[in-house]
Amino acid sequence: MIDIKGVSKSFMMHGKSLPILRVSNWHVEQGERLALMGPSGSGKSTLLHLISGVMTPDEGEIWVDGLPLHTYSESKRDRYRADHVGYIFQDFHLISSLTAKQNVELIVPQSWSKKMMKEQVDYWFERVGLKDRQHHLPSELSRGQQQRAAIIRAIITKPHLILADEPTGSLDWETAGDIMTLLLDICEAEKLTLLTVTHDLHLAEMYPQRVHIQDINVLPRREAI
Ligand SMILES: Nc1ncnc2c1ncn2[C@@H]1O[C@H](COP(=O)(O)OP(=O)(O)OP(=O)(O)O)[C@@H](O)[C@H]1O
Repeated sequence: MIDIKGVSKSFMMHGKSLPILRVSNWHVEQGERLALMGPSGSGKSTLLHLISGVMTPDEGEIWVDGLPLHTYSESKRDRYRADHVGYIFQDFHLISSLTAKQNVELIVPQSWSKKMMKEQVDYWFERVGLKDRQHHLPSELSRGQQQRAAIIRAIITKPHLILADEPTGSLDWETAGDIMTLLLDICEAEKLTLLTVTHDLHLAEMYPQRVHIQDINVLPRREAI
């Protein structure tokens, strides 16, 4: 599902190129559910950005679902992201002026019929326990409820790959556990590949697989600049 070969990524800082990430060879199987751990500034989010096509590597190859992402133009990467990747953020990224349901409907392809849209939206709001909150604005939802809506938005189109960057980082521990369980259960049931960045060792232990960024990034640790 994910194949990374000879990838490196640097950022320009004060006119100097600073190496952040170097991955010789890393492979993730379709359907794996994997927690990515590591200290602050060690390149976890950068790795997710490369896999989602938000960033491009300086060199090397990134293959996702058999697609050579490293060869793609920006517009082709945008298309790839819309079709293949669901992204879940720490701070939800819901549009504040739209209801939970409208936030979800916004990303549904125009090719979906009204009937299919309604069936899917109803199914998923029920599935995540948010049926009664569809018409609420994000500000009228708890943080856990906002993340449930964001999870629907990430998975309703059934992308093969779900990338979650600290999805529970702004939640209390009990809600964090509930949200992680929900995410893991959905990805298992739908056979989606899940790659989650988390600092929380207890939450990481819920995952069938765990990887430390320093096991794949061969550069020495760098603190956040
Ligand atoms: N666009 C950018 N320009 C310059 N430096 C950047 C940029 N993005 C990230 N960095 C730097 O790259 C390093 C890795 O950042 P990254 O966000 O990938 O780390 P992380 O492991 O996700 O950290 P955290 O756990 O704190 O979120 C950091 O030192 C960061 O400051």
